[in-house]
Amino acid sequence: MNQSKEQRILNFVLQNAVRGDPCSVMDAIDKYCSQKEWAMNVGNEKGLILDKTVEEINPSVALELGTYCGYSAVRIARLLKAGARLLTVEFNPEFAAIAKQMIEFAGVQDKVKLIEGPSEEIIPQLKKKYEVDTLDFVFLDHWKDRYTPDTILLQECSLLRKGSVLLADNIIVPGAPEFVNYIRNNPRFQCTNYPSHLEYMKVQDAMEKAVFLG
Ligand SMILES: CCNc1ncnc2c1ncn2[C@@H]1O[C@H](/C=C/CNC(=O)c2cc(-c3ccc(F)cc3)cc(O)c2O)[C@@H](O)[C@H]1O
Ligand SMILES: [Mg+2]
Repeated sequence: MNQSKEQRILNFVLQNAVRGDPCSVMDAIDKYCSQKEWAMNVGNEKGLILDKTVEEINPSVALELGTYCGYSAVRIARLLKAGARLLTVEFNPEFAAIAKQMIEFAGVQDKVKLIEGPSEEIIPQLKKKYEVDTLDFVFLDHWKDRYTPDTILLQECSLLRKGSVLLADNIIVPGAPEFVNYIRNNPRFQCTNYPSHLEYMKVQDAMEKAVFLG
């Protein structure tokens, strides 16, 4: 049974990165995915926008939708202060298993709770089962047509507070047109667009930041 691309990415990290060094894990993934096999990690250019947003907020509780191989979970977790945590949601069991190993190899497992399941099921459980009060930061990078329903669900579950920040990947490619329409026309959000490029490609992409106004 030949390996999946995600397994090959993990193997490359295990052989080329330094255990306990998140930056070496990110660098190894970026190297593999730019030189060998493209993969949908947020990458280093958009990753810098993610870094700046996380550093600006300095979140105590962060949520990521769509863990995939764990690249952005490692990227976010490495910046979290002592006692802060990232909850990351992934419904594909194979990807979740890869991400778990990636997060542990990077040494950020104490800051990350990887939750296996669909976001629409997990979000309503965050308060009671995962002891979340409200979310300081949410990174949306899962199926693009789920950005809007999950943003609505976060509000319905009272998980956002005045100042909660959403950051959405792939505003141009693959695109999330209904999300852009929803969020930019919603008076309860203050939006900012960050032009960038698709990971590992010379193709235009962008991220959208949306601050919940309460
Ligand atoms: C059902 C919705 N709920 C979900 N709950 C939990 N996990 C979910 C969910 N959806 C999707 N996922 C997971 O998130 C990940 C999906 C991400 C979708 N991302 C993309 O399609 C994507 C695609 C591209 C892209 C860009 C250009 C191309 F030519 C081809 C692809 C670039 C990106 O940066 C992307 O993020 C997977 O790991 C999937 O299993
Ligand atoms: Mg993406």
